[in-house]
Amino acid sequence: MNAFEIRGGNKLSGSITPQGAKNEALQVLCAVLLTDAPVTLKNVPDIIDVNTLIELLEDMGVKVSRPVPNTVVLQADGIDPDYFNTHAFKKKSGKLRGTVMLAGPMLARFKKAYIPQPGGDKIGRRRLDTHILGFEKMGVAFDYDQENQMFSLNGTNLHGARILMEEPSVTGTANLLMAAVLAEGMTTIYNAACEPYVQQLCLMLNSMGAKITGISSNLLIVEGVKTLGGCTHTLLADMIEVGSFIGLAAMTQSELTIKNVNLESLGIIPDVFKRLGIDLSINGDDIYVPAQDHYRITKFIDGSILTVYDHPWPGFTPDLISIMLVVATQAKGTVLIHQKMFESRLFFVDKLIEMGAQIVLCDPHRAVVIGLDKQQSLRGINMVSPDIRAGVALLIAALSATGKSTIQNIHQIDRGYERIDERLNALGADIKRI
Ligand SMILES: CC(=O)N[C@H]1[C@@H](OP(=O)(O)OP(=O)(O)OC[C@H]2O[C@@H](n3ccc(=O)[nH]c3=O)[C@H](O)[C@@H]2O)O[C@H](CO)[C@@H](O)[C@@H]1O
Ligand SMILES: C=C(OP(=O)(O)O)C(=O)O
Repeated sequence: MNAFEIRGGNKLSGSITPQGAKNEALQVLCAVLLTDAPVTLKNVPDIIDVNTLIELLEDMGVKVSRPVPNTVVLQADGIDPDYFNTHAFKKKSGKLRGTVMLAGPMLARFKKAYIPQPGGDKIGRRRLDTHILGFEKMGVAFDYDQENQMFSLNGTNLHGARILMEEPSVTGTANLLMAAVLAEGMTTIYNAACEPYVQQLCLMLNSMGAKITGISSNLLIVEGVKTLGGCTHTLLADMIEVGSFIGLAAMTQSELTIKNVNLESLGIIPDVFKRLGIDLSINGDDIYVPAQDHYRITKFIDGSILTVYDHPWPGFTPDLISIMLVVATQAKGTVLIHQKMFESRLFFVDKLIEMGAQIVLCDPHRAVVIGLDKQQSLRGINMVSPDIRAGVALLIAALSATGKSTIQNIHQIDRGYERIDERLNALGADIKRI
């Protein structure tokens, strides 16, 4: 059952609540290694990447229980640090990106760590230099085994340090923070990523007894403490799901209410959808998207063609660029979509072109989309999901298209979206898992 069969053209309606955030879950799950006390995480999404990380934590000795759906209690009081140097660890950790963030807490608590080649989306080069160079500043010695693509890290001399990251890497910031909270002395992390999920990690660590200031800025100041205790932490709504649902409503001319979106943490996401002409309104913590027959892409104030591009927070997240691109295919007007961070994330547009979309792929980073203005529907085809967000973009395209589409390799979608077929079918979609 690794494919979706979709009959497109249905208008959807109703309310949908976003799952807890995938990328926050991966950070806060790694943070449980920082204490031997129980940590309760609420609103944890039931998705492949998160479940694989939880399994991996269990494999290394963390006690795990799930008292109610989407709540996980974890206690890292019996860790086997040598498990990290095993083939089993290497194999499982290679299944997702988030495992890279086990290194920071391992260094902090056990003074050694291993980072095998992490998995996750194959969307371009995803180097780890920001992580490793930051650890090095904190006194960590490292060795890179080219043949096995494995970093071995020795944190015997771990200490606080002044770190200026060469780019605001999200997982890099999380990793350095988690090493710093238990390192002796002060650590400053400048040019830190400051997106809501990093802020959430900081708040969680502080509730465990850490001393972090500068939260939500790009200068984090950490005063190391000796030990951390347990806590209860609730994850934010997944902002990428929120954006995916806005895009889905626009493409399928559906009226949808997206509930409990944590509006404050969405940054400019709603405004960027409005730039594409999508009418949405805010009602408390819900976003209401009316059924729209047409939406018109705005221009820049000087009349030039709109560009939608990604940028580290508080800029627009790269994880919604594929969704913006698909939504633009049925808008009125033209937009340049510029995926700056990742060089292999736009190739899925071939499939959209095959479905009838008007797109010129200028180079691996840029595509010009000339919207069809709903004059002509996309047509259903067979396709393969190359990565998590392109997969959902193709799913949205298929739901708007006439006829039947098949999407293979939906494992990619299930990595990050909880029961997406069931949840969308409840709104009127026709998606079968085959
Ligand atoms: C598990 C997890 O949380 N994954 C997210 C995390 O990945 P991850 O933490 O791996 O991504 P990074 O923030 O390290 O960087 C992503 C890519 O962008 C490049 N880069 C980054 C910053 C910058 O100013 N300029 C630049 O070009 C990097 O070289 C890298 O190729 O953050 C990415 C960027 O928001 C998201 O797409 C991923 O979904
Ligand atoms: C790129 C993503 O995930 P990962 O970093 O886990 O591959 C994503 O969530 O869009």
